[in-house]
Amino acid sequence: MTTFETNALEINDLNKNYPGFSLNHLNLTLPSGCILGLIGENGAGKTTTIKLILDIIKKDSGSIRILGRDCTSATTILKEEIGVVLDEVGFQECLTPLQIGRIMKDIFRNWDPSLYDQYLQKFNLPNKKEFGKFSKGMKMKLGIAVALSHHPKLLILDEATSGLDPVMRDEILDIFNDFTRDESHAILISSHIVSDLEKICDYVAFLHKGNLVLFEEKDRLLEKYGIIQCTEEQLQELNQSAVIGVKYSSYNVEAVVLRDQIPEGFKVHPISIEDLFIFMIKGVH
Ligand SMILES: Nc1ncnc2c1ncn2[C@@H]1O[C@H](COP(=O)(O)OP(=O)(O)OP(=O)(O)O)[C@@H](O)[C@H]1O
Repeated sequence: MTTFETNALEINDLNKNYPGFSLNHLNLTLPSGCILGLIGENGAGKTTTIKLILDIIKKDSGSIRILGRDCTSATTILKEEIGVVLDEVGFQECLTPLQIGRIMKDIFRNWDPSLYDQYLQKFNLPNKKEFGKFSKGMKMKLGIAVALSHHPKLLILDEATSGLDPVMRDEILDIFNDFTRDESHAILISSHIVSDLEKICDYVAFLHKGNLVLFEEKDRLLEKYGIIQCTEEQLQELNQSAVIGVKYSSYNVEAVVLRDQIPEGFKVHPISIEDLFIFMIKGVH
C-alpha cells in the first residue's frame, strides 16, 4: 500500500523582510488531495511565498514542511516530487520541446517520455520549434507539460494560467482537477484570475500587503459569507461585527456579511470569491 503525508504543505509562522515589504507570520496548510489557491493584489507576497517554499530565497524565520519533510533539509528529494511552473518559464531559447524532453530524462528519475508526448500533443505544441519562438501561452503550456511529466506529488504554480486563452485555461484546470483525484497529490496555485481559482480550489488564502487576511475551505466560505443590498439606515441597525466590507453607491449600499449574524427578513445573496476578496481587501488598510 502506498503511504502519503496527510498534509502536502505546512507553513508555520513564516517571515521574510525586504526593505518596504514584510511577509508576516504566514500560516498555511495544504492537505493532500487538495488544491489551495493563493489570491492577492500585485505585490501582496504571492511569489515571495512560493520562492520561500521552493527555497529559492531564504526565510528570516518560521518553518516550511513539504510532503512531511523540512524543505531545506530535503531539497534534492523534493525536486523530484515537486512540479513547478513559475510566471516566467525559462528554458534555453534555442531548445525545442524534443530536446527539452531529452534533457529532462537525465534530470528526473521519474521522467515519463510518453506522458510528455501526450501533453505536447494535447497542448498543440510543435515538437521541433525552438522555445525562443514560442508565444507566452505556448511557453506556459510547455512549462506545465514538463512539470506534470515527472510524476510530481505536489504542483506549485505561480500565475501559470494567466497567459492562456479561456479554452486552454479550462482544459488545464480539468487536468489539475484530475491530478488531485489521486489523494497523494496536491496543488498550490496563485493566479490573478480569481474565477479560475474559484472553479478548482478546495482552499482559498487571501494575502494582502504580506498578511494572510483569510484562509478557509472554499465551500465553507461560500456558506459563511453573503452579500446584502440595503439602505444606510438598515446597515447601521446591523450588528457591526457581522459586516465584513461595504460598497456605497448613489442609490444603495452593498455589504458583505456573515450570514449567521443577519436577522431574518434580509435577503442574503451568494458571493463569489472574487467579490469577497475585493470587499475584504478594500476594508483592510
Ligand atoms: N529581491 C527583492 N528585493 C526587495 N524587494 C523585493 C524582492 N522581491 C520581491 N520584493 C518585494 O516584495 C513585495 C512582494 O512581491 P511579490 O513578488 O511576492 O508579490 P506578488 O504578490 O507575487 O505580486 P504580483 O502579483 O505583482 O506578481 C513587493 O513589494 C516586492 O517589491
